[in-house]
Amino acid sequence: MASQHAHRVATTVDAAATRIASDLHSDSGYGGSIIDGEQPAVILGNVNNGPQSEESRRQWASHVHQMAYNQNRVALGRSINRTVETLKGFQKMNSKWPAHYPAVQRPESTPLQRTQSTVQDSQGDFNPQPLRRAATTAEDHTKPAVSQPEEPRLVTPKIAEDFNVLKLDLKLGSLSPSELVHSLEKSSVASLLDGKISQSIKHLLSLRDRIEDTSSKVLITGDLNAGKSTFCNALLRKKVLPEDQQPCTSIFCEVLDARENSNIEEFHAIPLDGPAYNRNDETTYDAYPLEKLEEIVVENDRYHQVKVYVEDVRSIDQSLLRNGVVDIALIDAPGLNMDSIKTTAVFARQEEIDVVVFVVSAENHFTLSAKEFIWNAANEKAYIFIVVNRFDNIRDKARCRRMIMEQVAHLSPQTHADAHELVHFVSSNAVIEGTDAVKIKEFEELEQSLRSFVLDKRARSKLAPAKTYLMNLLGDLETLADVNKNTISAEIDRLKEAYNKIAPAFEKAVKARTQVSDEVERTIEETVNNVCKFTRRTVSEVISRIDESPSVAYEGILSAFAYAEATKNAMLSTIQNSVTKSEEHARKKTTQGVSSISALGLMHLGDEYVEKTFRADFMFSRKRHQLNRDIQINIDAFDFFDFDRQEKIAGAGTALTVASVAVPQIVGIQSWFDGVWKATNLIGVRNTRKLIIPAIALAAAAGAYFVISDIPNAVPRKLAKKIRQQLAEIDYVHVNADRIGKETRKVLKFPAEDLRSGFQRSIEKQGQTVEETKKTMKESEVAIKYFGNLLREAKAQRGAVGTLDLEGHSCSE
Ligand SMILES: Nc1nc2c(ncn2[C@@H]2O[C@H](COP(=O)(O)OP(=O)(O)OP(=O)(O)O)[C@@H](O)[C@H]2O)c(=O)[nH]1
Repeated sequence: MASQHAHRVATTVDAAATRIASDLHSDSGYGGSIIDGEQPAVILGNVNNGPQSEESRRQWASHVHQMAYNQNRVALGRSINRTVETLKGFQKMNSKWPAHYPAVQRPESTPLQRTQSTVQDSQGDFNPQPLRRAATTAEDHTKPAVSQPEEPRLVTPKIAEDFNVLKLDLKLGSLSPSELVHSLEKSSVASLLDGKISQSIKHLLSLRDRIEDTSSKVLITGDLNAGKSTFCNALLRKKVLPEDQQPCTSIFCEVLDARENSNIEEFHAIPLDGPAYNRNDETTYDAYPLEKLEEIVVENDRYHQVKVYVEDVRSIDQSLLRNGVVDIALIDAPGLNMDSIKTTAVFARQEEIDVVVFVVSAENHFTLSAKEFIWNAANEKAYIFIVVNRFDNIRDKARCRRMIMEQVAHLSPQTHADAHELVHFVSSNAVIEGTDAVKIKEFEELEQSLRSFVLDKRARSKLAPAKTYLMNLLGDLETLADVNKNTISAEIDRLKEAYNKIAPAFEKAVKARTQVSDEVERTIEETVNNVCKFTRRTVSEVISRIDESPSVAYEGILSAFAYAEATKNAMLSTIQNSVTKSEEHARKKTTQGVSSISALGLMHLGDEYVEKTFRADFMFSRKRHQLNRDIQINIDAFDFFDFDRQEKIAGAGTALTVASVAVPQIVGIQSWFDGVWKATNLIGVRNTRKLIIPAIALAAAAGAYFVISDIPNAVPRKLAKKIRQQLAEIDYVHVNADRIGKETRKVLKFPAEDLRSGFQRSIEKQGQTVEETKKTMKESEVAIKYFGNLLREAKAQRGAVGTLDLEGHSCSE
């Protein structure tokens, strides 16, 4: 694979040359950060010369490879930055407008019912139900169906299954995720989605950190005394690590650029069982000068690892340690034996180890330990880089190559397939001396291959996960945006349709309220007027005719007083009855009034009007009207004689007049004779005796008879007069008319108030619905615009990331 890659790189060299050359003008070093707008560039030496020899061609290819890696890294970093921004925007939107989440549609599903439900009342007016934004899921089975158009199948099971990164992890009881999405409130789904987006942002940032991190670790392991330390030193072009003919490396030695240690060359020895190494915390290590390295590395029982900081003597385009595209830390491991093999295997498995370089001695070939290690490592890291060292000591080099390649084929077929790049025969000890040009060339080829290999591994271990994740995430965003766009579009149509119904209905209701209120007022006024009028007329008429048809039988002079008493009571009772009749009339009229108000309520408010039970018999029940209590009619002697009328009718003479004047109080016939006698005394006895006595006697007798016989007529008349007078004094007719009218008005006010508040509620509700619909429409317009943009953005980003060829060039830059 690496050789294919190298070949591809080589063939694209010429095409890339022009681009590289232009990049060179803009930067002086490899790599750089991936902040938007920054261009990656490489230093390639004498570009104008072009790739002449095989060596310069390889070098050229290596540079192109690095540049391609860097461009992909930058492009991915930009995409990550943009996607993070997009996700943050989506999160913000989701908090204001809970997004629809695609769920698996069930076959028996009813179409989505989301917004408006209207109920037509008896008048054909619409009583809109409160408008609400629908469930977050793109389908909703729980809501009642209203005559809505068939909902387009926005989300198919396929889409829901395709959901990848933003798939909500819903596990609750026996409910399937899709069922659970249905059972959740839209806000709950929105907050789940919000959490998912946050997780994605976090993951993207960690991916960005990973691809931005230029440090790479190469573990150099192999058999005892194979020349690992010498190989390391050769890579550094500097004798840093101790070399010896006998096994000398007892602990892991990590070689890093001194710039990472404030440019100080020294080594940090990490104690056994000590805390984790932290360069900035001196308590986690012991610092020594480089001269002491051999002493510590060869034999020690205090430390398990050393970090060696060295100054790189090579230029930036040659250096392995501080290249910029990948800064490689070399880790020289102790030689493999039965004791160290496990430790080294564990070390090699660490995530930060990008590449394992296995050094084998050309003289000894692969030992058992080596085979075991390579076998395992090849399985885990897929490829390992094999350095066959001490090749200078081999006489029959071709045979040695053949034998070793056979072993490699057996141990790691993948490595063998790419042997041209991954298996190198070198003599490390000759590199620092720098005398043998052939050996140096061989080693430089190894170095370029190693760098390419590290880049390949990094593209696979760092860039590829970022690309895959971005592709999945952007794909999910595309789906979500598309689903939401379609859902909102359908929703806007429904909202418009609903608004066109409820807005006129609302206007109508507002007008109807005024009309109905006037009508109710008129009903009340008419009823009250009618009741008052009726009362006045009825009671007045009864009072004025109270003496016309006496109902009490007169049983003679001896029971005249009882007759008067009974007549009085009968009269009062008749009047009382006229009032009761008026009340009864008022009840009837009030019942009619209540009914017509209720009818108005039912007509305009329908079910919303709550009709209360009206009990007419409760009217006038509290203060029962008692006329006897209101007026005091005392019967006296005058009540029996109606002199005015008797005079007129009988033309009674002086004696009678005198008698009536002179006798202030005549009680019964006995007293009347006394009066006559007294009158006689006044006129004079002599004259009386002569002239008047017979006349008086006659007149008195006639008058007495007349008066006595007139008692049955006089009593009703006198009592009626008295009663009328008293009733007039207390304004009886008006008071009663007023009382009955007031009670009628009071009772009618209840249904009127119910109707008024019913109207108020209904109008408020309708007004609220209209406002909410308008608001939701506005929000929907904003949302549809947002999701349209999101869809475009996600598509564009996905397209850009999709064109990134991590095996070769970045096409997007
Ligand atoms: N002829 C020859 N000798 C070499 C070569 N590389 C290393 N040596 C010698 O081999 C011996 C062992 O080298 P080291 O680098 O210490 O070997 P090592 O694998 O690090 O040893 P341990 O870590 O102790 O297992 C030294 O004497 C080196 O000089 C080489 O390419 N050719």
